[in-house]
Amino acid sequence: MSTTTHPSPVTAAVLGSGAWGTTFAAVLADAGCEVRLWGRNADVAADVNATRHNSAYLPGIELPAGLTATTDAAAALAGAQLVVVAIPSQSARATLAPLREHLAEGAVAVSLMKGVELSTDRRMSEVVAEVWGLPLDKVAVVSGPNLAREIAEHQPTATVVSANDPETARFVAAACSSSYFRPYTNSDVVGVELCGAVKNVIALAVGIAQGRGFGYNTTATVITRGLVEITRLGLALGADAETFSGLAGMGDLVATCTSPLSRNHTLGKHIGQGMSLEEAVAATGGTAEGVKSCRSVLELAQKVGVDMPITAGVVAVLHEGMPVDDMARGLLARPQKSEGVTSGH
Ligand SMILES: NC(=O)c1ccc[n+]([C@@H]2O[C@H](COP(=O)([O-])OP(=O)(O)OC[C@H]3O[C@@H](n4cnc5c(N)ncnc54)[C@H](O)[C@@H]3O)[C@@H](O)[C@H]2O)c1
Ligand SMILES: O=P(O)(O)OC[C@H](O)CO
Repeated sequence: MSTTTHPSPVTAAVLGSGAWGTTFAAVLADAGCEVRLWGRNADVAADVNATRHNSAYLPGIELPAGLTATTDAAAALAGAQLVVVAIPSQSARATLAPLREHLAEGAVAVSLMKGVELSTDRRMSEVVAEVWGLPLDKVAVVSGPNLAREIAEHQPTATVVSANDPETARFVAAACSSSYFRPYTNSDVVGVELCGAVKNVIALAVGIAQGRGFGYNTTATVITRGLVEITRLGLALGADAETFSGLAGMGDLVATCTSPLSRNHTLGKHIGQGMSLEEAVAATGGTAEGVKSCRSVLELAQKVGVDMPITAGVVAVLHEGMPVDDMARGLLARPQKSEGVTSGH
């Protein structure tokens, strides 16, 4: 597929040279930006610069020109108009804080992270704004059915760019729009971020069910009731109902709950097949955000009085030693109720 060129090249820094950071850096470069990819791993940076590959995270993918890698955060951030963050959520605060002094005046920050911070229950755009002292108007999030490998292969994909300020959302969307990557804008940052974080927890639940040997009925049940949980939490926190049926909501939920490329889904499957959490994390290799975020999501839900039985089940199985069969039994034994989102618990 051919690529499009931005009329006046935007200078972008992408922080995190794993699967999604590298892929999004490639999207930005294909969209015409001048991109610097920062990571702490010198071997990855050397690989990207010398071979145009990130063999550790995206084997076999050729990266575009217009993308250079560095381990020097100051060099990556110098003059960057767009600063994209793609590191694991629970590492964000500690990693980003010392980089604040290198941020260019007026820079727009973008979180690609799909998690909720443990101990504060903050969404990642809140963490980024807080540690960098940015107004929320200057922080956007990108979330949708975005499995990195498929996008790195230029498979047609859409996403949501969300920001409080429509101008910020439009700026980010223009910077990452290419022939294979189509961003839609939206102003529901709360809803978009919650969708991204909680779908990982639901994907763990689906994986657990499939690993246990349950079929499509169970999968569809968990996805559908999972969406109800996500929606209830989002509405309680002020999100727009429409977001949950969109790309960041239903779209990402379906992609993550059904794809073998999803680390959360795969990790859940290992658990359902009988592995311990430690074994499953080791076997999955990458960042399965739901493993930690299930706890902060549940805590957030408890704060606002929203019942999230699937999320509670995932927390119990992963962190409290509940057997998988007890999770299934417990979910089905709850009192009868009507189906709707607004029908209570
Ligand atoms: N992979 C995907 O398909 C995908 C898609 C959408 C969103 N996301 C989200 O993007 C975020 C990053 O995921 P990923 O897939 O790139 O993960 P990854 O495991 O592929 O890469 C994480 C990167 O962060 C680095 N890292 C880890 N801890 C760090 C620290 N303390 N300081 C600096 N760097 C650190 C690692 O070295 C690695 O380069 C997650 O929140 C994930 O949910 C991932
Ligand atoms: O591999 P996962 O489970 O982190 O999912 C990746 C993306 O978030 C899918 O949109």
